[in-house]
Amino acid sequence: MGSKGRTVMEVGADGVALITIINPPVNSLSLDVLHSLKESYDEALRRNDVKAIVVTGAKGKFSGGFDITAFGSLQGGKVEQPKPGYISVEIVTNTLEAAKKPSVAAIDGLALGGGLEIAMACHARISTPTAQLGLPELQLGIIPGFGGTQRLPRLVGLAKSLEMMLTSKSVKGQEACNLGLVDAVVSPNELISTARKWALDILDRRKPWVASLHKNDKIEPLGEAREIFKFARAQTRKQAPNLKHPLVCIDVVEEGVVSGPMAGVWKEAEAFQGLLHSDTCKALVHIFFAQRGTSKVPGITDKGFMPRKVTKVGVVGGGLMGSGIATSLVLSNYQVILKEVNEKFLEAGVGRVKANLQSRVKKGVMTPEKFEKTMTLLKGVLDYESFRDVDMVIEAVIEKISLKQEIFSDLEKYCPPHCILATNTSTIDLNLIGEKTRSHKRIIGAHFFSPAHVMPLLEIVRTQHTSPQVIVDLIDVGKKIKKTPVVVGNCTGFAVNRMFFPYTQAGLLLVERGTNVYQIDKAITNFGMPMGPFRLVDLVGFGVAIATGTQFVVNFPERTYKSMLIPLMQEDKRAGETTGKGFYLYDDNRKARPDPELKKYIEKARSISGVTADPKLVSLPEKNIIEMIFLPVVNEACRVLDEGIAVKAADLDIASVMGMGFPPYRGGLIFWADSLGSKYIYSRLNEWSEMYGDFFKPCAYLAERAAKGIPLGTPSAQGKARL
Ligand SMILES: C[C@H](O)CC(=O)SCCNC(=O)CCNC(=O)[C@H](O)C(C)(C)COP(=O)(O)OP(=O)(O)OC[C@H]1O[C@@H](n2cnc3c(N)ncnc32)[C@H](O)[C@@H]1OP(=O)(O)O
Repeated sequence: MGSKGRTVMEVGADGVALITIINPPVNSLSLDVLHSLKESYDEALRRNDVKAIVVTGAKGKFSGGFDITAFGSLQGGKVEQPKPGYISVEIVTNTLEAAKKPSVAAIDGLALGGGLEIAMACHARISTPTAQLGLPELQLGIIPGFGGTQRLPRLVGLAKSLEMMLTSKSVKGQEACNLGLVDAVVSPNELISTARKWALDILDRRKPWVASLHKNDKIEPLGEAREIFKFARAQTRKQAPNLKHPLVCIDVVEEGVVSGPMAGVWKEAEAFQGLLHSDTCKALVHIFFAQRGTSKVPGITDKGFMPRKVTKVGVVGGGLMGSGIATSLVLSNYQVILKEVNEKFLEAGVGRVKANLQSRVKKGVMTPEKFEKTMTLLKGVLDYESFRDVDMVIEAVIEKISLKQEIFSDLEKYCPPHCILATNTSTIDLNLIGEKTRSHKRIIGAHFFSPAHVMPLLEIVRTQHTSPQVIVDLIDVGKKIKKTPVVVGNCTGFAVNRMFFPYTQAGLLLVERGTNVYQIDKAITNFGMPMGPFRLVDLVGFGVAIATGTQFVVNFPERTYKSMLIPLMQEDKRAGETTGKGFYLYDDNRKARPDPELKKYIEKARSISGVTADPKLVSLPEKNIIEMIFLPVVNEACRVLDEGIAVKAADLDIASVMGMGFPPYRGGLIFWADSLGSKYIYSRLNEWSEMYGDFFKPCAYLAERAAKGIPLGTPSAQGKARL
């Protein structure tokens, strides 16, 4: 492997050595950078013309932390691992912090993870107001490993440091200064000169020479500290019951408080090594790269198309989805024309956008001035006259083909020829929607998830006609409104709804054969989903569930489990959370509790299906519940891959995490499935299909992978994209 990153050192006439970290795009700390940093320091300490040191990062970024691309080879033993403590003790503590010449970190842009840890080992820190400082390591399944668990508490106190590490949230320059994490905030063009002067001031004792690791004034007294640890552990157990590394982080911080900072640094080094090889870390690192990989679409984004500028967007329909989409857009400074059919609906739609924004003001994440300014970006209309200069339209009306066809004909008449015509349909074939137009090239799906201004996923649906330029444009808008765009092909349910359709179906099959509704939901939430299939149907509403179900019965009759349970309940005016009862009963605070009455509907549905309770399924262990619910989901995901609806398995991992709340620490659906193995999954599904029918029948892709022993996520030898 060639050299990955370096530092350069320049010694000024003032006697200050400026060490710059260079490793684009984020100046991450590869082993090469760290070795080079040590060499630069050694040289600076040796040279008589150097009095003090300033450390900074090239091109306005201090450092984005340890090089995440190196995790894989470290985990796989492909590169020699530095011995434990080499970086945190030898380099960071003994070379940087213990240096006989003072050093100051000059921070602009990012100082995250290892980046901030290097900065904290300097004797002072100067930052710009926009710099972002934080220790987000827990998001990757590890803990800070270059002394961060010890130095951050000593700079900002235990309570704040634990909060920063456990939530992985960074702070900006001014807040960092108020907390004591940085010593001064200056503008970018004064950054280096201020840092140089500061370093010389330390040398001359005009400013304090502080070794963060031995600072004692910010750490709370032991009694208080114990309370803080107790509280943090309780919170962590509650919020992330399946995760060990946050508790390890708390243990390591505590070790430093109880046994002294060097004991803490050593414990940190040991724990870091262990966690680096954990399944959680591997899964979360996979998610990190998979998320950044979704906007790299072979044959589309590698063809040199530049996204066109989109300024004004028309949104047709101000219902729940339309108003959520409009909210997302205005929040990112797009001008929005919201169209409704009459005054009453328009007022309601605009009102919903307003309420979405106001709730941000209430939470303190938006100022009242910004609220007023954002609202001016929204204009409500009743006709298409103002659509004459829009760059993009997103249609978000009810799922009725004839209505959508009519709207698209109108859009073709009013919108300029360059305008992108997007639909937010979640089920209808895009070719049908555009059937009455001659605009197939610019028709695309922009499938948002409810609530649209909150959920992070945007499914971008292309047909065989959609032009690459339009796809590139929508990916760009998606990123600007802070969504993760996943590009998929056109089919019933697209990627997310299609692969998760069997989620509810499997639940219904099990319940008709005797498994308890609430035990299923509990097993699935214990697995890490935000809610089980039945709580989810209640939330979505039975109307929508039946409508989507019908689509699947029509399109995939051979593998759709036909249960009457939901329609029977709906007949009795139990249609989910909005009606106060569904599979659960809801109180005024929307809190769900089990309903013993459910039995009678289940019995009725069972007799219609002609099945009886199966003793094995009545007392199904949690592990089996999880597999019987998720392996059919995996099976459908395999079909989605095989048909080329999704470009790559990692896209489905992201779609499952961001669209359905699949636990990211399991790496997403396919990554998790591969931890079980294609052979195992195939044999389980096969066994169940013999016992319970074709709903479980493993698809050809799965059969082939199992026979050859190939993981499900490995790309096919020859790409089988159908587009
Ligand atoms: C021992 C230590 O304690 C351990 C550590 O330091 S672990 C690392 C801690 N650091 C982090 O977790 C930061 C991770 N990175 C991020 O959160 C974000 O990338 C960021 C805030 C730095 C930048 O975000 P943004 O501007 O949206 O750009 P983003 O697309 O995410 O990243 C740009 C590129 O940098 C890469 N990158 C970002 N951080 C990286 C890192 N630490 N190592 C290697 N590559 C990194 C991304 O993969 C991406 O590459 P690509 O262009 O080839 O896809």
